[in-house]
Amino acid sequence: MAASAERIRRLAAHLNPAGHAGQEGTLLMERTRARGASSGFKVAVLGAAGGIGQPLSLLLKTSPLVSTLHLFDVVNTPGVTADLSHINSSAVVRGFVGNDQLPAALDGVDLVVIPAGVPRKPGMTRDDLFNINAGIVQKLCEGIAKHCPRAVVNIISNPVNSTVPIAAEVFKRAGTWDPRKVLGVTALDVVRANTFVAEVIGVNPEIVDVPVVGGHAGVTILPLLSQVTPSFSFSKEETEKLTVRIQDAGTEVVQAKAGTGSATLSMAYAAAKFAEQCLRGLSGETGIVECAYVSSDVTELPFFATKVRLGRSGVEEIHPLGPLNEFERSALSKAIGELKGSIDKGLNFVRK
Ligand SMILES: NC(=O)c1ccc[n+]([C@@H]2O[C@H](COP(=O)([O-])OP(=O)(O)OC[C@H]3O[C@@H](n4cnc5c(N)ncnc54)[C@H](O)[C@@H]3O)[C@@H](O)[C@H]2O)c1
Ligand SMILES: O=C(O)C[C@H](O)C(=O)O
Repeated sequence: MAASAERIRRLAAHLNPAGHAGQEGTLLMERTRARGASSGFKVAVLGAAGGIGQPLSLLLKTSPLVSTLHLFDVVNTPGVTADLSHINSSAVVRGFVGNDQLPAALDGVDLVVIPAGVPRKPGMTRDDLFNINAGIVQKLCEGIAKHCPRAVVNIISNPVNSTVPIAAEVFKRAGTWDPRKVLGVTALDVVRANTFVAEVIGVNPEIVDVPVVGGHAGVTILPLLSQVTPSFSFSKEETEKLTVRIQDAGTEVVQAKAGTGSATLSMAYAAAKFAEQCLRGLSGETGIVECAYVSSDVTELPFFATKVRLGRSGVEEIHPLGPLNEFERSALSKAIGELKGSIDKGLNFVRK
C-alpha cells in the first residue's frame, strides 16, 4: 500500500503542470482515479481550446457520464487541461496539442465532439466558413476513421449542412461509414426555439419542446411550431416572427459580438446536453429522442435534421416529420432547395 502510494507520488512528480504524463503515469493515474469514479465513457473534444471548446469541456468534465475527457486542439490545450483537471469531478482530463497528438487523443474514444474551426464575423454566412472549415473537418474525420472508427461523432463546425456530408464521405472512403454514428449538432436551434416560444406562450422554457427540422443555416432551420409541446395555437404573425427569429438567432449573436465570434456559451450548453443524450443512448437508456442533422430518407435529400431516437449504436430510429401546416410545407420546400446545394458542396469537396 505504502509502496504504491510512493510510486504514485514519484510518477506525479514527473507530470508537467498541463497534466501531461508519460504513458505509465497516465494509466496509473486513470486507474487510481477510476476507483473513486463512476463508470463512464471516454469523450474527445476536438477544438477544445476555442470559444465553444472551453465551456463545453467544462460541462463535460462535470458530467457523471464521462470518465475520461480528451482535449485536443492545435493550440493551448495544456493550459485548458491544467485548469479543468483541478475540478473535483471524477472525469480524468488529458490534453493533446498539435496534429501529431491526434491519434493519441482519439485512441479508444466512444464519442468525439467537433467544435474545431473558424466562427463567423458580421456580414458573413455560415457557408463563407466552408473554405477553411471543410478541410479541418475532413482531416479530423480521417483521424477518427483511423483511430476510433466506431465512435459516435457530433459535428458542431459550420457550415453543418456541408460538414456532415464531408464527414460521411470521408468515412465512406475509409470503409468505416456507419450512418448511425454521425450527427450534425442542431441542438442550439432547439434550445433557442424553446426559449423564444416560452416567451410568447408565457411558460417556463424548460417545459417547452419545439421540433426543429431541416438543417442549420437560415431558411434551412425549420421550427415546427404546429407541433410544440405544450400545445399552443400561434397566430400567422406569431408563427412568421418566431420562425424568422429562430432562423436568424445565430446572426443575432454574431452581430452582438461585433466581430469577436459567434455563439459559444449557449452552444456549449446545447452541445453538452446533446452529447450527454448520446452517451445515455450508448449506455442503453431507452426513450432518448433529440433533433439532429443525420443521414436520412425522410425527404429526397441524403441528410436532413429531424427528431431521432438515440441508442446503443447511435441513431437507432429517424422520426418522420409528422403533420405539417401550409406555412411549414412551404418553408420545407425552401429549406430543401437550399440544403441540396450545401450537401452537394460538401460531398464534392471530398470527391474532388
Ligand atoms: N452547430 C452550431 O449550432 C454552432 C454554433 C456555434 C458555432 N458553431 C461553429 O463552431 C465552430 C467553432 O466556433 P468557436 O466559436 O469555438 O471558434 P473559435 O475560433 O473560438 O475556436 C475554434 C477552435 O478550433 C481550433 N482549431 C482550428 N483548427 C483545428 C484543427 N485542425 N484541429 C483542432 N482544432 C482546431 C482553434 O485552434 C480554436 O481553438 C465554428 O465553425 C462555428 O461556426 C456551430
Ligand atoms: O451563427 C453562427 O455562425 C454560429 C452558429 O451556427 C449559431 O447558430 O449560433
